[in-house]
Amino acid sequence: MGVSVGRPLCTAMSGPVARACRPVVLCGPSGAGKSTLLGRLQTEFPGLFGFSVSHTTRQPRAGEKDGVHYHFVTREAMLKAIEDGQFIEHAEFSGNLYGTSKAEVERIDRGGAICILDIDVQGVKQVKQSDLSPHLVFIRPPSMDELERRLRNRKTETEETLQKRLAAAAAEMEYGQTPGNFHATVINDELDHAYEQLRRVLLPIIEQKKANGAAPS
Ligand SMILES: Nc1ncnc2c1ncn2[C@@H]1O[C@H](COP(=O)(O)OP(=O)(O)OP(=O)(O)O)[C@@H](O)[C@H]1O
Repeated sequence: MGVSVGRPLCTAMSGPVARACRPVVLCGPSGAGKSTLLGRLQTEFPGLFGFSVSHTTRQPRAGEKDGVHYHFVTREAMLKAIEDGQFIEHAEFSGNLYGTSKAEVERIDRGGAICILDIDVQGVKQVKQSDLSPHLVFIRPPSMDELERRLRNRKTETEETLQKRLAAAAAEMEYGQTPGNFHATVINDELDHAYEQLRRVLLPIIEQKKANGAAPS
């Protein structure tokens, strides 16, 4: 399925301030730099973007806080919520479930921010089937060797989880580089340069949001 074009970037909702902007999806292999780039966006535009906090059944890493980095839930609770239709997308990765709840996206919309989703290719395929109509950005590492080097340097993975991430990355790179699957691609080579590319891609959405009267703090 190709990407949709031509939909307004933001549309008015009820109330004087609330505006629903098309969510932005950042997708790319593990270690591509999605969190790093997101952090920069949030530093430059405080309050303008609302980061959609995913649910996951994986264990928290050191320093990760429930409700901030993820909503950490049991597999049983997550499967039940998926069955009840509470998720826009969900995926299984490395033996753990991940997903974006409808409530999370609605929460961000209500707060007046542009919703950003950090999801994998399985999730992208699902949001394309939903009525979310997000702006899809693929974050690509400069090479598989560099991806591996960054993941190793991050020191968050065991050899086993690292290998799983690298194995998944090959298929994700192929999907990400297939013409028509994303609206834009950012190659995360040098960080400042990559951020500049991302900024340029998002600028029309940022400008529109500001013109419509977003509610950043
Ligand atoms: N342009 C860059 N140059 C060098 N290192 C980078 C660059 N971008 C990100 N990194 C580093 O690479 C590692 C992976 O980045 P990050 O955690 O942002 O990836 P991610 O796509 O969010 O991964 P995951 O999907 O596993 O959460 C981090 O240690 C980060 O500091």
